[in-house]
Amino acid sequence: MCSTDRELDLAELDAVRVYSLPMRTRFRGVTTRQGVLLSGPAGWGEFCPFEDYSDADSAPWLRTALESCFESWPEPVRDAVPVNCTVPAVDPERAHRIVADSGCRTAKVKVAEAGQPESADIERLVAVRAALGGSGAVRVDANAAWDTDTAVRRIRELDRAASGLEYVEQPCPTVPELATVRRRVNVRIAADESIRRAVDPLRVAVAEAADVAVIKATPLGGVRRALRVADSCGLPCVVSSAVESSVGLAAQLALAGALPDLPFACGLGTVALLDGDMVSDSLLPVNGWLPVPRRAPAPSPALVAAATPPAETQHRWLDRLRRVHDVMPRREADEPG
Ligand SMILES: O=C(O)CCC(=O)c1ccccc1C(=O)O
Ligand SMILES: [Mg+2]
Repeated sequence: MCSTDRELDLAELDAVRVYSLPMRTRFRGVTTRQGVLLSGPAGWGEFCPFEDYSDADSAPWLRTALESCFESWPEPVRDAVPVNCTVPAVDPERAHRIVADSGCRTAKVKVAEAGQPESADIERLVAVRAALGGSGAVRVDANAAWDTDTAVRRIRELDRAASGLEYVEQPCPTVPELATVRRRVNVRIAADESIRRAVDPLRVAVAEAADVAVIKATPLGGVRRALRVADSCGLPCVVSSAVESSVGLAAQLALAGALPDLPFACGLGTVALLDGDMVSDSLLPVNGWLPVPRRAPAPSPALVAAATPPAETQHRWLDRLRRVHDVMPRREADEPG
């Protein structure tokens, strides 16, 4: 039986450090990334559910951190993974610079940002294609913003603007909507939110709603659990980050390293979205590749000290950690899905 399957006392942890890092650009409405770094006998882990996640939603995030602290990760089958650069809903000049500076051959572009005109997405995609050249791949992420008719129309327009899209991530909220859009366009559909928060990720493949599954170790409860989701969903998988520091990102890279097949670049170039990091040797892509680590890198005490938030924020996170631990199902058999 593995450690996270038995009653786990937070007192077994060697260190608990709350951090707060600014983001370079607002992303998913987030301007500051916060979380807790935990240290256990097997190494460091990171607990960093977004602010708006409930305690129950956050339980798998804690399980991921505890897997990193108390267990080893599965054997990798590769020692490096190709990654995309992530382009937030920024202006075309900024988008061009992010892609050109990244060294990545794949760009993922956020589209359908609330409050922006449709032309902003077109201009961003034209700039990204110009920065990438003809041989790179461009994918977009609509984060469930569209209804099916809007999705079909926008996907065709964006596919033209980008001179070809590799795939569109989560164009609509629901699985049946994804299936409808998928039948009507010639661009691959990737499911993200439909897998991340779904009780039954299998449903996506069964409904023929997607060509690609975006999987994230952090919200799925760890590397081993995410591997099982990947195996059971029966779709090609892309591993994508939850915008962790390099400590938490290591688990995502362990997942990408252990997947039997990895046909697309992964969304793991996201330390670049943070203004700072918790380790001195950041997991930033070099020429579009990231290494597969065997354990999470240890945080630098100086960087931890510099990123420590005011006492009130620390207490809020320590309370959250304790509450989430209290609602975390003790055994897998107790969990839904
Ligand atoms: O996939 C990437 O390139 C970066 C990760 C990313 O976009 C993301 C990060 C945190 C939360 C949601 C998402 C998302 O894919 O929607
Ligand atoms: Mg997404």
